Amino acid sequence: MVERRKPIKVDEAIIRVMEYAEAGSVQHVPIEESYGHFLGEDLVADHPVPPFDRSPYDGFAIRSTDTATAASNNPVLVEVIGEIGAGSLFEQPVGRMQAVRIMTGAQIPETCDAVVMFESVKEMDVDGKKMIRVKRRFKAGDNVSFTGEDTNQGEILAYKGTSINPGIVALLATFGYKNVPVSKKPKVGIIATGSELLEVDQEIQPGKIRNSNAYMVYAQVERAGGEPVYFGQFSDDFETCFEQVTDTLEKVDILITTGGVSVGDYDYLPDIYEKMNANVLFNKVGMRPGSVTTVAEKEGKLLFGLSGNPSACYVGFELFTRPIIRTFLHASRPISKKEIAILGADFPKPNPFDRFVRGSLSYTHGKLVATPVGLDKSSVVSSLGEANILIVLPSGTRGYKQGMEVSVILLEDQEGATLEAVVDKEGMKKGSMSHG
Ligand SMILES: Nc1nc2c(c(=O)[nH]1)N[C@H]1C(S)=C(S)[C@@H](COP(=O)(O)OP(=O)(O)OC[C@H]3O[C@@H](n4cnc5c(N)ncnc54)[C@H](O)[C@@H]3O)O[C@H]1N2
Ligand code: MOO
Ligand SMILES: [Mg+2]
Repeated sequence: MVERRKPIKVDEAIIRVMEYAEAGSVQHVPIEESYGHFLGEDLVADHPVPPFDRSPYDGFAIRSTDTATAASNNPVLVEVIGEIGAGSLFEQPVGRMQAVRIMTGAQIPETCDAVVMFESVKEMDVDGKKMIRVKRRFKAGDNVSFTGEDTNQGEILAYKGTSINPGIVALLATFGYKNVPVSKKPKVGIIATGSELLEVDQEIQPGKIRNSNAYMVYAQVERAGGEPVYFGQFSDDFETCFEQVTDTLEKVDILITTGGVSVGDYDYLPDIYEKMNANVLFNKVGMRPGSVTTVAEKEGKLLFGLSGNPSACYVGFELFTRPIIRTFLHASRPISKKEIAILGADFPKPNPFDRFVRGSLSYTHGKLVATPVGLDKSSVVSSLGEANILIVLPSGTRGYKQGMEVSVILLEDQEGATLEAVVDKEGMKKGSMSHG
């Protein structure tokens, strides 16, 4: 008799997995290698930026009071007593009716309080002295870039767990991080199972297909911020797969297998979890694709039994594995962000299960439009290249019409969401749960 599995709701499955989510340790990498990592500590400004009042223009640093009577019909003459470029200081006192030639980025001399641009003055030589003619009044602070106007000392500029982008690299450099504290990337082991699988460089043979899932998942792990480690593909043989899974689990933080989780004669993952004495969190989720996604836990480590069907494997990873990787990386918003979009095409299939339709998000007249891509079958691989969202179509309808509002999961987003924002814990307790 075939085993009958009881499906649980997707949100319930996410909650069960997230109960085992743990943040990893922190390590240091040279700043040049920090892009693509995640901050291991809050990035706090330990000094104001800019650290001194500076000139935003090439011009003359003046004392604004000297221009109190200046007007186009009453220009004032100010003597230029020296000059400084960025990086130099002008340390002599600047007295009444005196100015200093100053370049962009140079510190404003102590008694000056405004800058007049080259273009706004006439330079002249009067009795061998360099003078400028100023034809309008300046107020204290005019054309001054003030200490701390960019950021004040003590401000948190990016939180722990933030993905390091080029802008964050600029901040890290500003605050002197030659070595950057980053979240250690979880080692995510990948094993593909299936006697039908060819290596990627093998010719097509009768009854066989190339193993695409392992490489797809490898890239998904990288996109999520983890460190993928591929342990190879194995035929559907219980002993081989059992040994591989148990050996590999020792070497990684998280283990992903693809294939062999359903109820077929050669689907050995359920028996492997049993023999390992692993705690199976669920083995059936009320969703399409990916209903067979199975997650088990052994001594705190999670084993993701993703489906063999490529689209199901893809969706299972994004819903359940990605948040675990993000939590390991210290993200405070580890779940993929959801947005509301307009459905770009009819989706006429009735929905007994919640569907996660691969789609592409575009902007049309200021609105987000979510259009399904390719064939909506769990076994297809061809739709995945174009997908940058999963369109969430809750169960219990006779289909969806173009123009309806739907919620979409953003696959390329870095902002993320908290578990609380995405799943309805209260609603689930009452037994009525919704998506979106
Ligand atoms: N009697 C039932 N049969 C099936 C059920 C069910 O509930 N009752 N569930 C179906 C669903 S839904 C799915 S999804 C699949 C899941 O199958 P498995 O996870 O056990 O995966 P396999 O049997 O190993 O393979 C399924 C399919 O995927 C292809 N595959 C496997 N590995 C790869 C890979 N690395 N790269 C590309 N393609 C791969 C494989 O050739 C099969 O075509 O079970 C249904 N059956
Ligand atoms: O898990 Mo299967 O993908 O629902 O089709
Ligand atoms: Mg199977």
